[in-house]
Amino acid sequence: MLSNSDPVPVTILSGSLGAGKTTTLNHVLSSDQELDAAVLVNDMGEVNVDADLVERESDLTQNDDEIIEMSNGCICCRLRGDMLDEVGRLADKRDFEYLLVESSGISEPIPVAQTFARGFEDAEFDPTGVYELDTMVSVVDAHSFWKGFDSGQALTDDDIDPQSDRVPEEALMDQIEFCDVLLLNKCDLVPDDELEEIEAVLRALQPRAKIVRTEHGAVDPTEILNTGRFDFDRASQSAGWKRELQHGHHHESASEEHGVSSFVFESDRPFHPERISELFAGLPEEVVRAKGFFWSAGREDVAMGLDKSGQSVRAGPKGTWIATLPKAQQEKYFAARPAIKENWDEKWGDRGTQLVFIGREFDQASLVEQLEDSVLSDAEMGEGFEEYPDPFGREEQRELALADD
Ligand SMILES: Nc1nc2c(ncn2[C@@H]2O[C@H](COP(=O)(O)OP(=O)(O)OP(=O)(O)O)[C@@H](O)[C@H]2O)c(=O)[nH]1
Repeated sequence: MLSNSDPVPVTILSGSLGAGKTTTLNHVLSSDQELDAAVLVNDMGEVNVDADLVERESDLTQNDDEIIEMSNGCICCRLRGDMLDEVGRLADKRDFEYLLVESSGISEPIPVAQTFARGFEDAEFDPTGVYELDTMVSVVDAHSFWKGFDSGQALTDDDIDPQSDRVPEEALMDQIEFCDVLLLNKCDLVPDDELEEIEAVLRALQPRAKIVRTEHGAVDPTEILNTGRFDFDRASQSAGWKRELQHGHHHESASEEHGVSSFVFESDRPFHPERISELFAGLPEEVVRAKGFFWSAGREDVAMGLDKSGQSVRAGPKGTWIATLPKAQQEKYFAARPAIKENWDEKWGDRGTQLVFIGREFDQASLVEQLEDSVLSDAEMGEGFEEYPDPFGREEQRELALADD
């Protein structure tokens, strides 16, 4: 038990798009151990799908835990000051023992760490003494590990031009080199001998970090909370830390960073189940990540989730429509997130679609058109769509397409 005057230990979760950060966060928050954690979830898009996922899956709202959403930018660049001001407000209440920060899949860990360790000039709140950077965690996707280094980019610090735009491979390197705990996730998808190879590479890149193999983010919370592993002096000596201090961080917009762009597709009508499952299964390779909720006509009982990360595309039952909950519970959600009530449909409640697509040089207009074509037409809305066949199944998300590498 931490006393009230001790600084709050901060754990920062990084990891490439779709590596399993949200899954890990959800696992930790729903663990049996009594954890008084506040959470800050950063999503690069204009809506915070990750915060939604955390809430819907771990019942955070109902437990009155603190959750801060930061969207439409990276906490490693544009939102640095805002992030500090938010955690400053949180600190005034001081009714939690740990702060867990999930950075967006394109955030770079070093500027986030510096913000907590040294403060930030544009912020009113000074974190020193109140918060203490405790553990930098990187979630690494074992299944897409080799693909992460695909572009043949330079992999050593010396070869990186600090003035140039940084590419995802470099962000991945920072995530690996600059961390205290490496969670090698998605181990269920990779044979043991390959895991050994990946671990050998990780150990060579980052001998100091503790490597923990995980499946579906199932990590013992004590491995990542209040570990005392972050070493400020050592971190300050690292090449990445110095480079960041010397050259600053000048990203204009998170969604344009690293040649990555994204858009959100929203609709308050359901998709035609067959049209949309076909579209999802055939999403182009340039779409490196897709996630969120959708409404599949005929499945008014459950929110469907879409998850594309790397070559894997999964879709199926994922969460709860607030419209299906008892009234009293609904009110709690409305109180926590007024936007839900504002967008409430008289007949369908919160049922609808909110999907984020993130890609590198992909044809957004064409994908939007295909998504629109997959939504029920006026005529179809008038029919009894409850009778549509359901390609997504009853149980849980399943693989629509998992290509061999
Ligand atoms: N097979 C398998 N799938 C996993 C595992 N961990 C996570 N996933 C799936 O991978 C997808 C991405 O997981 P998330 O936790 O959303 O990844 P993330 O790192 O938060 O993604 P971003 O916030 O978009 O960067 C989801 O479909 C998860 O269910 C795992 O260990 N094994």
